Order: sequence, then structure tokens, then C-alpha cells
Amino acid sequence: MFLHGTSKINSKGHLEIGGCDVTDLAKQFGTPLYIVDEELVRQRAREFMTAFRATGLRHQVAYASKAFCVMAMCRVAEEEGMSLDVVSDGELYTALQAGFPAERIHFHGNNKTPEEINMALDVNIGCFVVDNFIELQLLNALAADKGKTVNVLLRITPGVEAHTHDYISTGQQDSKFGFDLSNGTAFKAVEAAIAQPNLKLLGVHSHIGSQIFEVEGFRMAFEKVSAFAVEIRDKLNYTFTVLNLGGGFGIRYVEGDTPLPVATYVQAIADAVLTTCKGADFPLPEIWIEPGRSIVGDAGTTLYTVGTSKEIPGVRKYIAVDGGMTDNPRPALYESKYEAILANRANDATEEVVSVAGKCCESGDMLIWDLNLPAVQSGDLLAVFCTGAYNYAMASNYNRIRRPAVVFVKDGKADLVVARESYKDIVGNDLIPERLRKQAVSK
Ligand SMILES: Cc1ncc(COP(=O)(O)O)c(C=O)c1O
Ligand SMILES: N[C@@H](CCCC[NH3+])C(=O)O
Repeated sequence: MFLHGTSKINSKGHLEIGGCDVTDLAKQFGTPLYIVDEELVRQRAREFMTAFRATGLRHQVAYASKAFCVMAMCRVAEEEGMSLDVVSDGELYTALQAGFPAERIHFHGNNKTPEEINMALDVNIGCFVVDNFIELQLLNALAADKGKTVNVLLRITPGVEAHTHDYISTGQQDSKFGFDLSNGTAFKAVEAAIAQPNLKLLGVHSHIGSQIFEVEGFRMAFEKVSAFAVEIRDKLNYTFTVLNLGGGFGIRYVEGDTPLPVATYVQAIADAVLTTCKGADFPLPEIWIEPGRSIVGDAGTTLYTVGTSKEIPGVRKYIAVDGGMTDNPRPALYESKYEAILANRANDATEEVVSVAGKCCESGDMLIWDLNLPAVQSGDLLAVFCTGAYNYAMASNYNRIRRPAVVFVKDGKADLVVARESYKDIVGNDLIPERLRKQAVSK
């Protein structure tokens, strides 16, 4: 059994995270429950910050809040000295409500609306990562209306395919994101950006994908990006001061996943920066990165209560938990794999192989196939590990299932940071038009 961060099995044979016995957490907060090991989040953030400091490069580590965006997490990101990457008005609003400094926020997205751009302009966010020509014009016009000049990076697709699931790989040429480097579009975008009076072009951004286990993709992306920076300097006499290499640093979900230590990724990036810039006599740029999953992924655990089971002799045994694809859509979307244990009987010997189903009315609502567990009983607690990234963030109300609560645990204390949705929340935005109300009454 692989335990992350502060997780351990206590003397009662129960899973404990952040000094809290999860069986107590289940009693106090109910299940399903997202449990976040705050210390591990902070540790991951510090690994990036420390590794960058050691390189001597000017840098920003921007937490990609899409991975898990709640106000408490924004507070932790700020306290750890990170910047913040947001991709929507909702994420921006969350960050601002949490008091995150606007000047450390970077705004991403391939279809930012005028309302979103205005909202970000009004609070003077640090940087827009511009994705396309329409946005370039729109941003300049809206900034001009407000008499402002804004920092921008241009998102380019460097033509590097990271080895990961197709749906989460973004740096290849055939992608909805960014300006294509290889066909000259990125060059035209730089010319267009420089010509806009209300935009200050800092440099370019590239993101090659997610859950990446090797440094080669980052190195290749940097080589392409830096060669582009040199080309721009030589042809347009314009020098980029920022290069952003995005996120995508992999984590260990299951046995066989082999992430590199954070310092290895960072050192490889720094080596590429130093060598290339020296070779091209290019002034050292500020390096930005945007880790999401690698900050919060392994710090999250989802706790479920087992309910029913179904055995099909000679085929398999299903056990069903009180959540599923509504709180973790990743297995259904990407065939993602997870490890799990019985949190209330963690020392019991494994006795059976079960497949873990959710409670949605959907055959594809499976969390884990073929998991070794002790003989499972109704009422057991199942802890699924590594659910900190893209779980709460991608949760839905399908089947009108209420989104679970989130607790931060640390030093034996559990703090509720997101309350479980209520029935009221479920119908909170519903309205019954007068004519239907009458019908309902007359039935
Ligand atoms: C532009 C950008 N930056 C950062 C991230 C964060 O990626 P990850 O969570 O894999 O670090 C993503 C998502 O993949 C992204 O699209
Ligand atoms: N949502 C993806 C990662 C983000 C991909 C897009 N930037 C996942 O759960 O793995």
C-alpha cells in the first residue's frame, strides 16, 4: 500500500491523514468526503519554489487553479508565494474573494468573453495569456476603453506532443489552443501584439500536456520557444522577458507511475534556459511555470461509504459507493486509474477482487476495476487516493447528486473548506413559471 504525505495507518488499523482518523471525519462530515492533506500541498508548493530558487533564475510558479479552485486553496497558494493561473471569471472571482493579489494572477483561456476580460482589467490582473487573434484585438480595445496597458503572453503551440492521454495533451499542432509556431501564425501574432498600443508583450507561453513523466518534452518545448524568442529578437528587434512553460508535471496515481522529483523537472528546464540563452547571447528571461496536478493531486483522498454489492459468478463482483463519476469523472473520461483501501480496516488481509461502481444511472460510472480488498461489507469506508486534482474541480450534479464537502486536515485538526451541497442548493437556481405552477397545483 502506497501512502502519500502525512497519511498513515494508525494503531486502530484506520487510515489517518493530517493526524485525523478518517473514520472520525466520516462521522463528523459524512461521506463522500474530499480530504486534503494541507501539509502535503504546502510541501509540493515548496518543492517547486525551492527548486527554482536554487537555479538562480527569476521565476514565477503559478498554481493552475483549474486543478482545484476553492478559496482556502487560493489562500494556501498565496501563503506559499505562488502566483495563480485562472481560466474563467469563476476562478478569477474565487481568487479575488479569497484575497489573492490580482497582480499575481494570470488569465488563460481560448475564448475569454468581453465580460471576463473587463472583470480582469478592472482589478488589474498581472497578465493575460492571449490565445488567438480575436482576443488580441478585443483585449486591446477593452484596455484602451479603460485607458490601461496590460501585460500579455501569447500562447503558442510548439508542436511537441507529450506522452499522455490525447484529451489532456495540448502542445501538438492539431489543438484548439494557441498560435501555431510551425506555420508562421505565432510570428504574425507577435507582430500584431507589438502593434497594439494598449498591450505590453512580455513573451510567450507553451503548455505541452498533463501527467508527464519525463523532462524531454519540456526541454524540446523550451528549445522551440527560445529559438522563437531569438528569431523575434533578430527579425523584429523585440526581446521577450518572460517565457512560460505551462504545467503538466506528473504524479504517482498507481504503481507503475514514475514521476520525477520536482527538482529534476525544474533543473532540466533551468539547464535548457541557461545553455540556450548563453548560446544565443539572449538575456536570461524570467521563467514561469503552471503546475496544477503536481501541487494538489496526491494530497487529496476521497472517502466513500460502501453500500450495495453485486456478484456475478465467474464474471466479477461489483461494490457500489455513495459517490462516483459525479465527484470523480476522470475514470469515465480518461480511463484514469486509482488505488484505494478500506480505510476502517486498513490492516486486514486482502481477500477478494472487486470493481468499484458509483451510484449514477450510468454503466460507465465506474471508479476502479479489479481492486484487491479485504472481504467488503456494507458500511465499510473506501478511501480512494490521489483525488486532489481535477476531482472536486470537475464534479457535477448529474442525477442531481449533491457535491461532497471538502476538508483540509493538518496537525490533527480538520477544517471544513467547502460545505456539502444542500438540497436547497440543488434547486437553488430552479424557477417554476407561473403557468406550470398552476398546472402542478391542479393535478
Ligand atoms: C495552460 C495550462 N497550464 C497549466 C495546466 C496545469 O496542468 P497540470 O495540472 O497537469 O500541471 C494546464 C492543464 O493541463 C493548462 O492547460
Ligand atoms: N482535466 C485533466 C487535466 C487538464 C487538462 C487540460 N489543461 C485531468 O483531469 O487530467
